Amino acid sequence: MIVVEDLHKHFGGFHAVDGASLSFDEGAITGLIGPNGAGKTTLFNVIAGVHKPTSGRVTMGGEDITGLPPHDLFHKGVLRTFQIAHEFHSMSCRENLMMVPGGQSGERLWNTWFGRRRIADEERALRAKADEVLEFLTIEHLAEQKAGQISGGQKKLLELGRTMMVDARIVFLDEVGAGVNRTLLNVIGDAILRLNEERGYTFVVIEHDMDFIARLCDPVICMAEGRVLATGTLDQIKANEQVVEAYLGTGLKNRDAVSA
Ligand SMILES: Nc1ncnc2c1ncn2[C@@H]1O[C@H](COP(=O)(O)OP(=O)(O)OP(=O)(O)O)[C@@H](O)[C@H]1O
Repeated sequence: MIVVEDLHKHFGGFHAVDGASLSFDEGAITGLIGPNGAGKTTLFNVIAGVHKPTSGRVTMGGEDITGLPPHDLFHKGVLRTFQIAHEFHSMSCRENLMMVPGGQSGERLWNTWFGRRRIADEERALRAKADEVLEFLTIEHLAEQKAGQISGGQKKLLELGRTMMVDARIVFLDEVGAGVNRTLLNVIGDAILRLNEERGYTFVVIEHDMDFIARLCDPVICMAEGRVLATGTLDQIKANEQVVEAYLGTGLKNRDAVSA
């Protein structure tokens, strides 16, 4: 569904993404792994419109989406999770979710004069949707809590919840497991699997936790030095000598991750 062709992203003379070609299949949960500095986040950011590519092409269902800004991609159902911005910390979890869908009637002056009833109806529908999302993610008890007061793992769930407020087609998740305890990581994993199976979401997941990748992802793509090194099942990737070498080159921490 998303095809990336010979993508480059240079920061000055540094080639963070250096000729990456890969594709993400519709309906799959694809894992993107690779040693620190491999260019995974930069690749995400180029696809998601945060950075303009130096060169290369990104298409979705045959349509050229190279360099489109995040809000255009958002309307096409391409979403990347972001940390809850600081200014939203004092809002409740429910309000954070209700903020997501743009273009409500209440945003237009004409409607604030003439469409009060419609605004009230939309608010009610949004609130119901937000509550449904909180329940799906098993954090309905946090509806009234300020987003700044919930735990790091609960914030990750809320970030995932924001993608459920709109009709997402493909969701990019960058290290949702970082700093999250095992129990909550399982809840996040369950939510991703259910969204994939029940609602047809396609996911691309950057993650260093190999248990998490093993549970969710097929296929797995391994990047190193800005390029794709190997694609396959996690077992195939782990057995790939080039992959092992790439991890070895970056030290023990990563070697343990890939051979675990
Ligand atoms: N805005 C930037 N300006 C300059 N260099 C950058 C910028 N963003 C990323 N880089 C560099 O590009 C390289 C790739 O970084 P990136 O964050 O994409 O790697 P990664 O594979 O996601 O790594 P990690 O697993 O550690 O998060 C790194 O060497 C990084 O320092």
